[in-house]
Amino acid sequence: MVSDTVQIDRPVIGIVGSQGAFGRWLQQFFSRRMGLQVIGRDPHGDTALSEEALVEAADVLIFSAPIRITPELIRHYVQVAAGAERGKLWMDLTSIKLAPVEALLESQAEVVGLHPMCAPPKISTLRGRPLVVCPARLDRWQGWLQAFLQASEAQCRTVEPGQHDRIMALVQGLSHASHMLQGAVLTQLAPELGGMAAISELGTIGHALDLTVTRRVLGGNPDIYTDIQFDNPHVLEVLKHLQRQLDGLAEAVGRGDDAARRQVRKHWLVDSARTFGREDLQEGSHAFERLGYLLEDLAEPRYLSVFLPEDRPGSLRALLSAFEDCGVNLDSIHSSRNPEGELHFRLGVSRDCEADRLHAVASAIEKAGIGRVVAGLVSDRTG
Ligand SMILES: NC(=O)c1ccc[n+]([C@@H]2O[C@H](COP(=O)([O-])OP(=O)(O)OC[C@H]3O[C@@H](n4cnc5c(N)ncnc54)[C@H](O)[C@@H]3O)[C@@H](O)[C@H]2O)c1
Ligand SMILES: O=C(O)C(=O)C[C@]1(C(=O)O)C=C[C@@H](O)C=C1
Repeated sequence: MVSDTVQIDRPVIGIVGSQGAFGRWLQQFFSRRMGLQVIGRDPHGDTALSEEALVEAADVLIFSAPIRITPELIRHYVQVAAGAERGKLWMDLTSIKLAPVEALLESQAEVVGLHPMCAPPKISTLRGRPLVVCPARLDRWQGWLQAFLQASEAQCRTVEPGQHDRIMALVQGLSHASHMLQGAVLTQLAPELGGMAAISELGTIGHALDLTVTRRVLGGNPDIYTDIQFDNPHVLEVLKHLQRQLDGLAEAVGRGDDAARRQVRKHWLVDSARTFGREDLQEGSHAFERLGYLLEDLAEPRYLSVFLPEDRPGSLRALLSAFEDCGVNLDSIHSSRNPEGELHFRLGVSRDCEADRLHAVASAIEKAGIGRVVAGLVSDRTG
């Protein structure tokens, strides 16, 4: 018998792990975007509600806790709830899906597993990001779930939990491991060559892109990257493949003869290229070049980054007029976000534009109330 107190139209949202990165993002999302009451619990900083009180009060309970403890934590909450979860919706955000979803199914709640394919974004929705959805036991909550997924603005992809984990071993396990290994090799070899700065000065686009991912991984939450390697049961097999390929390549290069060169060319280039096909390779190559131009634009030292407070037609034209009025020629224009997630336009100007002139444009923009100059003038790289 489902309790009459369960609210499906305007549910109270409960977050287990409310003080974590995604827990905090979810609080904002549900309260600001969906106008719902959000409660939570976290041993680090949110213990006002007991586990029992949280389970009792939440119509939708979301587990957003460290990967390695999540299946056991869910089972613990099943014990705590002792049937009070019947008729409610329980879900999780874990980067691994089979074990948490199996644990959720031990409850009597309706169950859906989720996995956003990004860190909590700086914007208020998951706009455009893939979101894996594993519907496991859904009935009365189906409609609300659809409304929530729509409000998230994510690109939802329905996948079986086991299939998710196998794919993630390649999407995450392989990519994270490759970049962790690159980080370790650079740590060992870069110092004798003058350090990372000396190396990156001579960098290719490929090096810059790899280094961007490596720094993201190394600068992120080490628990997430460790847990994905250890707790996704398919990652070890992928690591063994990676090791075999690397050993084979090193062995061939070590042999160094013409036969070894032919082998490397055939096995690691020509044969693998067939996996992608000509069109896909061309598209990848084009994407690489576009990213190269983007990196080049972003590294140019003379630019203004401007936040336009008025989101209305014509505000960009007014901004461009300020450059025209001051006789400053533009080299590039990009809409981008600063590290805090604020949207701005970044306008690169030619290197021969004197600093005084750029200052004049900046003052004109601010004086006319067109926008707020958030970076530029000095050659910081935050824009
Ligand atoms: N951050 C990401 O990039 C990302 C992306 C997609 C999915 N996820 C998933 O989201 C979940 C949370 O990740 P995060 O980045 O917010 O991690 P986090 O480490 O920032 O947050 C986890 C929170 O759980 C809390 N916690 C620990 N033990 C708990 C317990 N017994 N009861 C309640 N809370 C407890 C911690 O104190 C912490 O505040 C993970 O399952 C992760 O796989 C994270
Ligand atoms: O830093 C990012 O934006 C990420 O994409 C984080 C990342 C990842 O690197 O795979 C980390 C764990 C999550 O499961 C999903 C995404």
